[in-house]
Amino acid sequence: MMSSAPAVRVAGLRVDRGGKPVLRDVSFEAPRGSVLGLIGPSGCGKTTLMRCLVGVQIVRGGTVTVLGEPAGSPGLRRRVGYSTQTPAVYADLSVRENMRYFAAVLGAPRTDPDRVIEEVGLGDHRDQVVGTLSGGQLNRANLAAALLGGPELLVLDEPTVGLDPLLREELWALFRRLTDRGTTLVVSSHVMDEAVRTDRLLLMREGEILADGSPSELTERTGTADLEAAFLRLIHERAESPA
Ligand SMILES: Nc1ncnc2c1ncn2[C@@H]1O[C@H](COP(=O)(O)OP(=O)(O)OP(=O)(O)O)[C@@H](O)[C@H]1O
Repeated sequence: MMSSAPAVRVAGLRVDRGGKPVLRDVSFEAPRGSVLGLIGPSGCGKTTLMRCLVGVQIVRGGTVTVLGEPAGSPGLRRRVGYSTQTPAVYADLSVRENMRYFAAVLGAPRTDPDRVIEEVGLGDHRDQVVGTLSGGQLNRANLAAALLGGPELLVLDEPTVGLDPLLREELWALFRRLTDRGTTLVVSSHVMDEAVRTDRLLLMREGEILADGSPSELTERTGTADLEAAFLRLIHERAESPA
């Protein structure tokens, strides 16, 4: 049903936080079965935008439609997975106990805890107490919780922070398996070398989208050799001709 409709459609979104505008008239779409990257410097509004997608952010204006429903609708609860920068898993429970707990809360299948633990490569640590995991392992435990129930949209805030290149590679392979199954991912990062792996990128700065396109479109459009240079070119262009 409606499989050709975008997984996410945001139009004219405006958000204030602490009395200041942090998202200013943001509009974009994320096609189903793709990885959309949110890239931009710290404080540009990535987390705020993700909070809007999962429906936990008070918005000042605009619309956010997720899988055909307004963001935050009760019907979306099990269809959208969210992994925050701050781990949601309990430090005093093992990885498996955490997954069993969250699976029960979500009403996910009984086989899901073991499935997601394997998917994030934590099979050897399933009985380890979360408080004793390394930073990268903790990150993956948090991601595993977001995979419970097999959500159609996964919103992941900086999922690869603290991971070595090999684990990062494995995680991106997992993301690709998920998109191959039709899952849509929205992934934030402030490192440009991750950006090149996405299908589509939103380059953000100060609550605005500077550019929206595939990595190759963005480098072609700006006549630059890589995304870092493209981003800088776009910032300079904006400074020379402010809207
Ligand atoms: N609760 C809050 N009250 C006031 N201002 C806030 C609040 N939360 C965020 N902000 C401000 O909103 C802006 C956007 O923050 P946001 O967390 O969305 O940025 P970000 O791009 O995700 O940053 P990072 O990459 O550092 O996580 C920042 O200027 C931040 O200081």
